[in-house]
Amino acid sequence: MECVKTLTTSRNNERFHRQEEMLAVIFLAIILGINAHPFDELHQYVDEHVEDYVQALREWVAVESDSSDATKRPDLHRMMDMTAEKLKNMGGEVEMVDIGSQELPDGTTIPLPKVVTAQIGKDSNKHTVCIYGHVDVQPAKKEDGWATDPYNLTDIDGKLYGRGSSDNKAPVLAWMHAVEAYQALDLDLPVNVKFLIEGMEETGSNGLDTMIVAKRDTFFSDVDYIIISDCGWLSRKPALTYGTRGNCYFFAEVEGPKQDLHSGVYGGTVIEPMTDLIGILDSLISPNGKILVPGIREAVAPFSDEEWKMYQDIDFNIETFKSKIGVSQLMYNNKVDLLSHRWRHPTVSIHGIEGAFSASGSKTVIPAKVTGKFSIRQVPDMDPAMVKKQVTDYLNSVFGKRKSPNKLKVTMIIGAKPWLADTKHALYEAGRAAVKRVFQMEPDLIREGGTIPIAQTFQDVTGKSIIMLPIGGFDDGLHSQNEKMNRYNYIEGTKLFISYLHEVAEIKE
Ligand SMILES: C[C@H](N)C(=O)N[C@@H](Cc1c[nH]cn1)C(=O)O
Ligand SMILES: [Zn+2]
Ligand SMILES: [Zn+2]
Repeated sequence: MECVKTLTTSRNNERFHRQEEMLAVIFLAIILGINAHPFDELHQYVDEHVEDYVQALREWVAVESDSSDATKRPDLHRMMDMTAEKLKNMGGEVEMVDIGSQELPDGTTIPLPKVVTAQIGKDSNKHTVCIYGHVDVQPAKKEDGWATDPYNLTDIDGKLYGRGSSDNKAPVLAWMHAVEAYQALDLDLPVNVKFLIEGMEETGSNGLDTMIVAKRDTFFSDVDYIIISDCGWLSRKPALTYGTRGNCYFFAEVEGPKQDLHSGVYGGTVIEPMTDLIGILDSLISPNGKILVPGIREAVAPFSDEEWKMYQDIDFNIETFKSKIGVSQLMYNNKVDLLSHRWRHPTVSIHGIEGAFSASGSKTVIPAKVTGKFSIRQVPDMDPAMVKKQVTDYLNSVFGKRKSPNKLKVTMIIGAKPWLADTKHALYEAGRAAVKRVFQMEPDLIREGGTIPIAQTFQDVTGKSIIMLPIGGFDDGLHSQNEKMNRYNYIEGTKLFISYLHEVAEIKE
């Protein structure tokens, strides 16, 4: 009897639990039904507008918005106007912020391109993100070795070739298109979106830090997170980026005779500025990549075991990397050394010599004044002010030992800090979720060897957390000949941004 009673009770319990489970499932389904995010509609909208997006990129790439060339400044101003116009058409509250002027090496001044800020949505119950990007580009000429006109976007096998296509015009447009997709489908934007688009990034973000300080308590007061998409993946796998190197860019000017001289008539009698310059440039770095400026290597943050493990776990093919850039040998042969020297160790690069004879032919000249241009990509815990002093003192001492009558002037024209984020922040969890939804895989967690001059200032001045969410391909050729953006990255990247806005809205903070 007792046994039958126990059996009945246990069956009742079982039924009760099953009913409870079913109710939970129905409840969940209702919740999901109400809150389900319409990704499919949004993604379909993106797929239906691919040609419009490519056309928008074509119009932007056609503008030669080279921030390093003062003669192109009218184009750069036009580019900023076009950016503002696009944001206005999206219903944004747009401001074109005057950030003053720039002094050129000859002492003249020209206006800096205005910074475009915009606000879309002002719901105090939502998070607010600020999308930062730039629409200026590096110089490009067809005769540099481009296969196509750099300012005429050319589609070859799904690769959209053009200067600034990947760095950074397509990613900026992709963010705008992501917001537009929500608007076009009459869907509530999951977060308020602000844009801050500048036109001097490629030359060190001149004037932007002052503007950020000035706008800390206005434009930035309600910003929760800053998102930057100005870099690429490491491989074919999507990535989240948590650090950039800084950059200290130097001019070393050596001045000798009052004018250029005939090398036959004067060679052997004068101490040539070019010989002095090559001598001091050669003293910066050894052939195997060791920086010779005292104090630089000592300032680098130690490489932890945890970091070593992270780098070791990254999927990275050295042979693909070599063939992409067309070299037979690299500075290091193993993945960890290679990645760490790309991302978290400093390096010296010599970029060019102004005043040198560089045309074709064989002019027999002794240039009277030459300016060597080099930069040091720096990393935590290096400090640009300290690097400036270390480099200037060192070059003056090396030059002094030459006992040359020529004059050396060393100036640091850019001092951009490195940036490092906390990958444990919810922004990175949101990034993982968005990548998984769009690409069905886990992203790589990577650093970037290049520099976002303003990134650390954003973090220091506003106190906000930053994520870099790249959509560029690993082989886009930024700053190089034949820069391109894959259609795939541009379009799937737009979907990634749509998803990311949703994921950020879910952050509980
Ligand atoms: C990474 C970004 N797309 C980029 O190319 N940044 C430039 C910024 C810079 C640094 N010094 C001068 N400009 C770069 O890393 O070269
Ligand atoms: Zn860039
Ligand atoms: Zn760039």
